[in-house]
Amino acid sequence: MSGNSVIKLQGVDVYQQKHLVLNNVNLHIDKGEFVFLIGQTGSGKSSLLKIIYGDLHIGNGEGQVAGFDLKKLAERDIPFLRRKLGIVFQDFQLLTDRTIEQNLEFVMKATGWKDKKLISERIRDVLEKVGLRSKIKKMPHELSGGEQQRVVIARALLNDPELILADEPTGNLDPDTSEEIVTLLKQISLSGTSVLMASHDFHIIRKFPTRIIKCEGGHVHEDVTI
Ligand SMILES: Nc1ncnc2c1ncn2[C@@H]1O[C@H](COP(=O)(O)OP(=O)(O)OP(=O)(O)O)[C@@H](O)[C@H]1O
Repeated sequence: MSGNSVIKLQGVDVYQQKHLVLNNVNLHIDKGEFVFLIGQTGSGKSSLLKIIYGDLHIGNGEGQVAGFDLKKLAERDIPFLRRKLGIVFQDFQLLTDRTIEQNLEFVMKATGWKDKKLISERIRDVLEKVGLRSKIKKMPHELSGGEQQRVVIARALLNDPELILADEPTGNLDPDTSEEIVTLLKQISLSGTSVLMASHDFHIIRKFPTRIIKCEGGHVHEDVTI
């Protein structure tokens, strides 16, 4: 993979079951890039993200993500690929029966962290990054929707990912909170982590001018304007 690419897909066909959703996909995303992914409902955005995080296998074509060759990706490699990725989806998926700290600790232990001191430091570090250090002992229900989404972003940052995949991360949020979340993702990209964010929210997309890719008619179009 060329030194600066985090995602490189060449001639990839994306199938859901036997249905060809996207045909001959070519996509490059560089280190530190912030990119929007748009397209109508059913156009294939989630399927494309699934290819990138190893939830769907590539048919034809070649693909590399964070140094992993998607063609050679075996079941046992997937957890290692996922550790290079931060995944931020619309439904916040925090565990409701434990504090923010315990939510983050749970993920760290599941991804192989053992040293208590390092775990504690890393949790404080990522919460600081998303501006929620003071909420560490709170339960998820004591946080607003925007704050919960920030915790999900903090959780995605725990393993210092090369790429954040965000599927409609502002879908449940009001316009001001949505802007705050995208501002945060933009800042994260400036520190070197690429961000690919699927969105239907044209207000947000116009507010943050950046590269836009679009799923349409079974194809992925790079560099579209809206
Ligand atoms: N598990 C599945 N099995 C079969 N077909 C599927 C499956 N998931 C999605 N599809 C089909 O693949 C196509 C693309 O769906 P996908 O979810 O990728 O679209 P999308 O652009 O993410 O839509 P949305 O904006 O509504 O989330 C649709 O025609 C959908 O019906």
